[in-house]
Amino acid sequence: MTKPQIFIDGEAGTTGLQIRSRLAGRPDLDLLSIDPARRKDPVARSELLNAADVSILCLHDDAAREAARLTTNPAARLLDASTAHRVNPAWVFGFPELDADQPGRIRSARHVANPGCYSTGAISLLAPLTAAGLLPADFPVSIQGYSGYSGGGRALVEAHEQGQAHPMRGAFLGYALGLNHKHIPETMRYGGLTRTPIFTPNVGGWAQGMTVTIPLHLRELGTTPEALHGALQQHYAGQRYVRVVPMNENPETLDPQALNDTNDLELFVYPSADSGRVVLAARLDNLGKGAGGAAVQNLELMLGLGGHSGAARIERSESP
Ligand SMILES: NC(=O)C1=CN([C@@H]2O[C@H](COP(=O)(O)OP(=O)(O)OC[C@H]3O[C@@H](n4cnc5c(N)ncnc54)[C@H](OP(=O)(O)O)[C@@H]3O)[C@@H](O)[C@H]2O)C=CC1
Ligand SMILES: CC(=O)N[C@@H](CCC(=O)OP(=O)(O)O)C(=O)O
Repeated sequence: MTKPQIFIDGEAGTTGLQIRSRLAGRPDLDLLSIDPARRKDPVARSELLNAADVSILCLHDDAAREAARLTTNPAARLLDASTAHRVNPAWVFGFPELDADQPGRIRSARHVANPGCYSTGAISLLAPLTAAGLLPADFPVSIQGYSGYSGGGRALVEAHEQGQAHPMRGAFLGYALGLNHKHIPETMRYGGLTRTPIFTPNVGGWAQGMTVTIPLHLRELGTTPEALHGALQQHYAGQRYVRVVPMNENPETLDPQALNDTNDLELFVYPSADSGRVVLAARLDNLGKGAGGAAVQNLELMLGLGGHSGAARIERSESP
């Protein structure tokens, strides 16, 4: 039986390397590789993009758009990790847990656009609450993100690990303070918001792992922490990669690195003692459920491969 052929365009980058690690040793897939000397050559890329069953685009937006233009074979499918196609109606949004029909849409799509790392956290919290009518679409929402430096890609990784200069290098930096971060469009579209949220991302001196928080005043909403938690629990019941943590198990401190190398996403509701306020929180690996793990999860859906337990994880070589 012929195996599906997979090409990772951008395989030398942060996300590309992650996906290679997650797919390494899979007997059911055939990984096509580009000649490293020609990895940015449109002719060499085009040959592989049109030969592969699925190409995973681990590229910056312009190169991802170019890859889509280069892929002219109607049988060749694309799974894009970049921001380029996330709100493009011709592409299916790659968050399988969005609703009950989303896995089927991804399975039959020719073009799938993965969510971003921060937006995976924000959408996973917002979408069930707006869909349940607990959070009005025009409610003034603010979102904070806290990411490890691998979120900034190869240049920021090298800046941290090899001491090179970079404007985003530092122990802890707020950024995107023009309040116009690239994840806002997909967060609104798939989180069910009509009012632009205030999104303030922050990046710190740890390599990978992130949290996303959304504080809410509940009196204005006329709801309770229990109702919000219940809606999240109901939405994600039975999901393999998303866990709504019971409120009595909330950790006292939220370590962004706790889910590194997994494809897991944990959601929390932290209530105030008087139940008048909550902080909703999401925790994930930006390179896992935020990028590479999500890509493997979607690839398996696109190819109808269900039986690879834990395939979206990276096996740690050292003992825990
Ligand atoms: N890092 C993260 O946490 C996440 C990243 N993403 C998205 O994934 C995509 C890749 O990000 P990331 O892996 O971090 O970025 P990197 O910069 O680490 O990797 C991008 C890779 O693409 C290569 N490249 C550049 N231009 C071309 C071209 N024309 N043809 C082929 N290859 C090219 C780069 O080579 P060179 O370095 O030599 O220029 C590099 O190896 C981005 O769109 C990003 O937004 C999504 C979710 C999370
Ligand atoms: C720390 C850092 O720079 N993070 C990136 C987001 C990570 C990423 O590349 O996100 P996508 O999922 O949208 O591709 C940023 O804020 O632009």
